[in-house]
Amino acid sequence: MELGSITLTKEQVLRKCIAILGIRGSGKSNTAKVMSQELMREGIPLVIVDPDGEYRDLNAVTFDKFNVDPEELVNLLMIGKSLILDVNEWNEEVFKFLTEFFNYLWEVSKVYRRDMFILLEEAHEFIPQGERSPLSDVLVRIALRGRKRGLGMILVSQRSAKVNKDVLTQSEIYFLHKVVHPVDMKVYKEILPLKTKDFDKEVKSMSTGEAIFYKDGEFTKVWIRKFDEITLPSNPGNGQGEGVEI
Ligand SMILES: Nc1ncnc2c1ncn2[C@@H]1O[C@H](COP(=O)(O)OP(=O)(O)OP(=O)(O)O)[C@@H](O)[C@H]1O
Repeated sequence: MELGSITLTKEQVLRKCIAILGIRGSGKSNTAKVMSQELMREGIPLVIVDPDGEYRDLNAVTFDKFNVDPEELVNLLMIGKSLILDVNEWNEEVFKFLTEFFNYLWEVSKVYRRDMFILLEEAHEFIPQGERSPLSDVLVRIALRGRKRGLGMILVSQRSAKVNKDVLTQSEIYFLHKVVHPVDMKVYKEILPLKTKDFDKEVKSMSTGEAIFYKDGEFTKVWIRKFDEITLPSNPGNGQGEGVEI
């Protein structure tokens, strides 16, 4: 999966929890979209919970009405179709639908264990720190225990301090885009094991598309290509990428 200055293999990301953080306009959604597209190219379906309609240009089946049977949508995922749940209109019906959908996905995954990803855009809305709901309960369970069932999660948020701490601190891969506020900077410092002297300055001065990539105790600065710009041909199937190029 070629994402820009960094290349990851499918095996490096599958079944992991990946956090993409940063202020508005820092390039988070772009990073998430590039990654989603690459996963789809590799035959890994995603279900994208998209409150802002930002993912519609991905090749996925979009739903914005939720008078549908959640089981039917889970079945689509199980046969490899990616889904966008456009939850722009947030109400009881949507909440109920998402809760049923993810609970059913959790149950079905126990049997089928198909590799897939759940992408939560504005993750703090769905798994907030310090608040519980039937929806956040199932999503937190998926994030923390989904690995054995093939389930990975991608969290995107501009409010890192407001995302469920257990999930955020137990994520395995991070893309930390620009932040400026001390509250967000504090979260980054909790995530990263060691900081350089000029850490704050470096994080504040990152441009759109730049991020600190952190995985397995090592971090490095990367840039992510713009979504849908010309990329090297992907190589679906063999999954033998070059590893992390840093
Ligand atoms: N890697 C990149 N290279 C060039 N332009 C980029 C890159 N990433 C994002 N952009 C552009 O910057 C703008 C903001 O990007 P994006 O929507 O991804 O930011 P964001 O952090 O998700 O912001 P928001 O929280 O408002 O959704 C967009 O116009 C996008 O096309």
